[in-house]
Amino acid sequence: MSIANVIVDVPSQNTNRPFDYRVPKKFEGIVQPGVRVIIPFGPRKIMGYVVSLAEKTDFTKVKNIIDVLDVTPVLTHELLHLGKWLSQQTLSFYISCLQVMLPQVMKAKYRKELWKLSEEKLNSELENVFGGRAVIDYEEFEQAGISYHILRKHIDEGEVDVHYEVKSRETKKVTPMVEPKMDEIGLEEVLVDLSSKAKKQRAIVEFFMDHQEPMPKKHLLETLSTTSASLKPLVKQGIIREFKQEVFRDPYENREFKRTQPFELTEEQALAIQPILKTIEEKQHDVFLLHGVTGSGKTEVYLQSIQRVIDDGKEAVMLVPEIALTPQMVERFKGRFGSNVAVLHSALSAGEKYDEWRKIQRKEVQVVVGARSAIFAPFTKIGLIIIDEEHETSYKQEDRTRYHARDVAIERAKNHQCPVVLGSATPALESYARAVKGNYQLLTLSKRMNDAVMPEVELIDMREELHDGNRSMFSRILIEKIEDRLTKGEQVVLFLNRRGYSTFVMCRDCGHVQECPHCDIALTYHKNQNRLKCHYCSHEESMPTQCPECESKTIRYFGTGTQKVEEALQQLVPEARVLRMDVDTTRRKGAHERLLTKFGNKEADILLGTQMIAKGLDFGNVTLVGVLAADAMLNLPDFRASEKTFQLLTQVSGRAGRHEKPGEVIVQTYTPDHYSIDLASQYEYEQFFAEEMKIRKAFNYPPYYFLTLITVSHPNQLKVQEVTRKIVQFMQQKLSNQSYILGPTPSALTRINNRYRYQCMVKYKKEPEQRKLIERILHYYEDEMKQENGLQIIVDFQPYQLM
Ligand SMILES: Nc1ncnc2c1ncn2[C@@H]1O[C@H](COP(=O)(O)OP(=O)(O)OP(=O)(O)O)[C@@H](O)[C@H]1O
Ligand SMILES: [Zn+2]
Ligand SMILES: [Zn+2]
Repeated sequence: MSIANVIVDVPSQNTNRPFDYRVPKKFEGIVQPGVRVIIPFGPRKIMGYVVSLAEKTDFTKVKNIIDVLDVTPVLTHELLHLGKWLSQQTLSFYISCLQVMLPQVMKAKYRKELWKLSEEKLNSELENVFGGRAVIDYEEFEQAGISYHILRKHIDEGEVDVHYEVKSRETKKVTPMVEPKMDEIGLEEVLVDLSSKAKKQRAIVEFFMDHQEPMPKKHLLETLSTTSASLKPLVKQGIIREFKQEVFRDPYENREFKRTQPFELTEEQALAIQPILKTIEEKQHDVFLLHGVTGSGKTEVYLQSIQRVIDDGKEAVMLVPEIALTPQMVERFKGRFGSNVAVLHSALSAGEKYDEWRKIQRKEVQVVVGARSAIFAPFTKIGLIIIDEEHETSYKQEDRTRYHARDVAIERAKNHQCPVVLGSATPALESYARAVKGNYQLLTLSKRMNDAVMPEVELIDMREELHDGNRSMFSRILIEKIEDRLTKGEQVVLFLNRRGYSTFVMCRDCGHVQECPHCDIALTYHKNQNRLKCHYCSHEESMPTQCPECESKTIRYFGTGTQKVEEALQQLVPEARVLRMDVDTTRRKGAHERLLTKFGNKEADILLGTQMIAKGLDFGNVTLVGVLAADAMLNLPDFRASEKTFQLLTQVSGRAGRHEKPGEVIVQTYTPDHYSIDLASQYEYEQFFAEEMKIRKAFNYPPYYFLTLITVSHPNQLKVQEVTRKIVQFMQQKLSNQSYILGPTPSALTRINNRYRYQCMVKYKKEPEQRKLIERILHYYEDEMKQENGLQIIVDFQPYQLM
C-alpha cells in the first residue's frame, strides 16, 4: 500500500499537519512529493499538496486520492523543506507557506489540457486521442482510459505536456480597443462642432486630444466613468475607431532586445567581483554586502557574476524591488542573457506570470529577474542569489506569511551552498551592522562610472522662502534652475513623496477633517470623480459642498499631490513639457514603460513623480533633480523614518549627472539641519550610519534589538484591550529579564473597517522560546479566532510597518 502525506488547503491550527491518503493504483508513480492533488476532506473535495510518501499509516480509515493535478511536481524537495522552515519562522500555517511560493494562478480556476509538443509518433492509443490535434482537453485523455504511465513516459521525453489554461478574465486572448481616427487638430474641430450638451462625447474627444494612442476600451470608459452608449455616436461618425487587439501572454515576446557585451571592469569593480566569483567556484555559502554609490556600476557586477553561474550550468535569482523593475532594468538583463531570462513582477497578468514561472520550472531559463516572490523560483541548481536595493522595505511581505526575502535568500543559499550578494548605495542599517561585525563580507564601489562626480546637493530652507513672501511650493532657485535647463535642452526630474491630487479635505473655518466612518483615517479626495475615498476599506462618498460640522462652504482639499504640483508647475514654467508619473498615470499596463520611453526620447523636459522615479533610472541628459518636500517622510511614526529619508534622498540625487554632463540637486526642506537630510546632501553614508546607530542604541531599536509586533483586533474595543493586556502579562512572566515588552497601546490606525486595533511590542536580543510562547497564545485563543469577524491576532517578526 502506498500512502501520501498531504497538507490540505484549509489554513487552520487543526489542519496544520499532513493528512494521510491512499494512492490508488492508477496514480502510483505519479503521486510524488510536490504535486497537487484533489482529496476528500469532510464533505468537500479540496486541493492539497503531497509533502511525502509513506509505506503505511497509523490510521485505520484512510480515503483515496481523487485526482492528481500535476504530472511534474510544482514544488521541489527543497521548496517543501523551505515551506516548513518558513512556517516556523513566521508562525504561519504550512499550507499558506506552500501557497506563497507558487503563482496565484495555481489556486485559480483552470482548464487542464494536454499539449503535444513534438512531431514524434506517440503511443498509438494516445496518438488516437489527439487525432491530429495539438491540444486536447485533459478529460478526453482520462475518458480514453489510458494508463498514466504511458503519459508519464511521453512527458519525461518532452513530447507531451500537461498545461493549465487559466479561465480568469485577465487572460482573455483579445481585448476591445479604441483609438481616435484623426489627429489633434482634427479632434479640435470635432470639439467645436459638438453641441455643448453632448458632455460625455466632449469628454471623450478631449481625452483623445491628450492621448493619441490606442487604448483598451474598458480603460477609457473607466477613466471617464462613462458607458459604451456615449462612445457609440463617435464611432458611428467615424471619429473613433473600435477594434480588437490580441493580448500576448509573453510580455516581451515581440520585443527586440539589443544584445550587450560585458564591459571591461574598472579596477574597483574587478576587486569587488573577485571574492564573489571565487565563492561561486568553490560552491561555498557566503553573504556579500556590495555597498556602491549610485551609478558606480553595481549592475555590471551582477551581470558578470550571473554570467559565471550560467557558464557553470547553474541558475541565478536576481531580486529587484517592484518599483525598480522598470523596463530599463529588464532590458539590461534581457540584453545580456536574451531568452535565458524569466521576468516576474506584478504588472504581468496572472497568465503571464504563470507562463514565466513555467519557463523556470521547465528549465528553459537559467536566470530569473523578479520582485520579492521570485525568491521562490523553482530552480534546483542555484549558484547565486542577488538582491538589488537590499534596503528596500518592499522585500518584506506585509500580509499573511510575513517573510523577508533577504532571510529566505540566505536560507536558500545555504541549501544550495552558494553566495548571496546584497547590493545598495544605502544599505539597511541591519545589513551594514552585520558587515561591520564581519557576518557579511563588505565590498565597496566608491566611485561613479566615467569619473562622473556625485551631483552637488543644495539644501533650500523653505521657511526662509515663506519668510520672503514666497508661498509657492517651488523655491525661487529651483524655478530658476529649471528655466536654465529648459534653455539648454537638458532634462529635469522632480520628486514628490505623495500621491493623488491631495490627501485630505478640511474645513477652513472650523478645521473639521472628513474621516471614514469605519476607520480612523482621513478620506482621500479623488479629483476625477469628485469623490472621497477611504484607502483602508471600500467606503466612498461624494465631496461635501459644505462642512458637516459648521455648515461653512469653505471646505477645501489640502496637501500637495503630484497633480497639484503639475498644475503649479505649468503656471510657473508654461513652456515646459511635463510628464507626470504616479500610481494614477501608470495604472494602465505598459504605461510606465511608455512614459519612460517618452522621457528617454526627450519628448518631455520634466519628469515629475513619486517614489517610482527614485530608483534605477539611468538617463544621461538629466542634469537637475529637485526634491520638493524632503521632510514628508521624516514625520512618520516609525523609528526608521530618518533611515528612509536618507535612503530616498540619496537614491533621488543619484538620478542626476550619471553620464558626461554633471548634475545638480536641489532639496527643499523645512528642517535643513536634520542629520539625515544634511548627511544625505553630503553623501556621508558612514557618518549617517554612525549617527543613526547611536540613536538606535539609545532607544533599544534594531539592529541592537529584535522586534516582534503583536497586533490584536476585534469589533469590540474593550475586548481588544483585555486580550492585549493578557498577552502582555503572559509574555512578561515568561520572557527573560533582558527583554522588554511595550504596550498594550492602541495602534496608530486604531480602527480599520470597524475593528479596533491594539498592539504590543517585544524587544529582545535573544529569546529562543519566544515562538513557542506565542504559539501557546494563539492556541489559547484558537476558538475565538475561528469565529467570523471574531478575534484576530497578527504576529509580525521584524516588522517594517508599525501601524
Ligand atoms: N566597466 C564599465 N565600463 C563602462 N561603463 C560601465 C561599466 N560598468 C557599468 N557601466 C555603465 O555605467 C552606468 C552606471 O552603472 P549602473 O547603472 O550599473 O550603476 P549602479 O551602481 O547599478 O547604479 P544605481 O544604483 O544608481 O542604479 C551604466 O550606464 C552602465 O552601463
Ligand atoms: Zn467646518
Ligand atoms: Zn474606511
